[in-house]
Amino acid sequence: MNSTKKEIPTCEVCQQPANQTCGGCKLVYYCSKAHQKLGWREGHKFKCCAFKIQYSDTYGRHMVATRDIKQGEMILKEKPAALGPKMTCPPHCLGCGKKLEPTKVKDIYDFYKCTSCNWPMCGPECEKADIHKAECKIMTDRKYKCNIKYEHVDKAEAAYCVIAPLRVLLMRDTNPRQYENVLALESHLEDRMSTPLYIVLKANLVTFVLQVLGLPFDEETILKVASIYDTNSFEVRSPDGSRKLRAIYVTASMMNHSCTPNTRHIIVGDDYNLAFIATVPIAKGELITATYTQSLWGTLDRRKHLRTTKCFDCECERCKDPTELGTYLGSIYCSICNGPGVFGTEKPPMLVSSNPLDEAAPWKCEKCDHFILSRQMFWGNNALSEELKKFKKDGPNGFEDFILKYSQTLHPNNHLVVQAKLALIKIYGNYKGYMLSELSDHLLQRKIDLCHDLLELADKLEPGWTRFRGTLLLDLQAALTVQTKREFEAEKLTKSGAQDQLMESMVLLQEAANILRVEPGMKEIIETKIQEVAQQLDTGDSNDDQ
Ligand SMILES: C[S@@+](CC[C@H](N)C(=O)[O-])C[C@H]1O[C@@H](n2cnc3c(N)ncnc32)[C@H](O)[C@@H]1O
Repeated sequence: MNSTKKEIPTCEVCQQPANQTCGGCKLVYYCSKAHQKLGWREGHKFKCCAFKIQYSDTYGRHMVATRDIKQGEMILKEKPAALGPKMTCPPHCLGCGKKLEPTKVKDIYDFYKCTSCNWPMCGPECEKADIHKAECKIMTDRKYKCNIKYEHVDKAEAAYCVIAPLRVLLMRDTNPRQYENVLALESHLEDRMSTPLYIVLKANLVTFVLQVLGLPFDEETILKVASIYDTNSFEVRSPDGSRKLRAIYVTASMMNHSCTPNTRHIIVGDDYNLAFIATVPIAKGELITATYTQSLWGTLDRRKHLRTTKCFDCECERCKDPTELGTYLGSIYCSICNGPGVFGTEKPPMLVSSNPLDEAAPWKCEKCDHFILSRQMFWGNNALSEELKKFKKDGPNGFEDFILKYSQTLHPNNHLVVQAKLALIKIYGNYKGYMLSELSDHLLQRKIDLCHDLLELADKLEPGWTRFRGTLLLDLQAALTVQTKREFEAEKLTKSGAQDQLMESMVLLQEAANILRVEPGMKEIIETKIQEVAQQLDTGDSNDDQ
């Protein structure tokens, strides 16, 4: 299987190989101008460009659907306008972006270095990469030599913070139009200027550009570019995961945030093209949104993250709702109402924020007068988060004990419990000693229950065709298939009963296929799984090791 295999695009009209894209949506290909015109008349004009950019005082520029968009539809596909390493990262090749391994020369381990500017690189080929040319020339002309030395492969190097902004600045000469497009993006420079990070950037990035490289920019422009990166960039990975970079996409940057977004993004192919997929049907006139944070974090954490990294206060429906759309993701049980002996009422009263849009607001019981201060909530969350981090990821015991230990304190949907449940779903069925075939019937049922719990939560917080739902469906389907086989062999199920259950498993798999087939490398994996289940349905046989 080759997950990075490039598909040759074909013309929308004649299906022959094609190399021209529609200038509007850039999503469909044509072999010629004539076929582009024909395709437009034959109906592409009704499908092209599903969005427009509007402005509002609340959101700034944002995307709005210009027509009804179907679930699963690709809304936008875009090339990066700028690409560079993260601010601080272990040595990565400035040519291909790969994380570097040292080589041993005369008993000393070090990275291969660019023969001109001395930055660590893969080898001579990458030295010549287009993306490295302009920065290498300017550093070489100024006789600057990078001095990163190998210490250990994971040592994060702060020196990388200059590269991504420098690449944008150099675009002023190499690609002025693109430079203007990037500079027109939101920066929030004023908000960031007094933060510790920007005080450091003033000292190293600005000094590097002005004094070391002697480039004709002012301090504000240099910091603005860094700030544009922080406000708009996406973390992107190559399909095999060996390259992790930051990229700016001019059009995708217009997409605003929601804590219950209606799109998800994927990286397509080797050139870090970014595509957005509608996770739910989007009606004409609706806002098209993405998430800038983690959907499974509670409101306190999400809003704090958005304020610090993106400089705004989210006021979406979910953020305003003390119950987080009825999930109680941030909540704990009221210790007074649920004191010893009374625990186990139908819907135990919870502590919810008295004003979710104010992080300092106390958390109050839904039923009695009991409340706790928000800082107590922060401390509690931090302490339990630290406790979770200590558990070994290769075994379930720590996570199971955590859920049990706090079952009288934390709501089953509390984000900390959800983290533990996610870890358990990964362990059961995938880790040595816990492969599906090795799980006891009890643990197999546990995995199935956990998948159902989180699917229910996903429906409320990240509805529709999300990657989260897709992977949960795959986990659930695999466990259900094994369970069916065991029940059939133990004669708890008749052959037709087993086939009914396998059919249900197939339905889950088909939905996972609809969601995940666009993800890098997933199409082949899912097709193999579908064939396996189809075969089992034919023969009434089942494989315990999937
Ligand atoms: C990637 S940009 C999105 C485009 C931006 N609105 C613009 O005009 O350039 C991110 C910035 O948009 C604004 N923004 C995005 N989502 C928002 C939301 N839900 N509420 C308020 N502001 C939002 C914030 O200023 C944020 O830092």
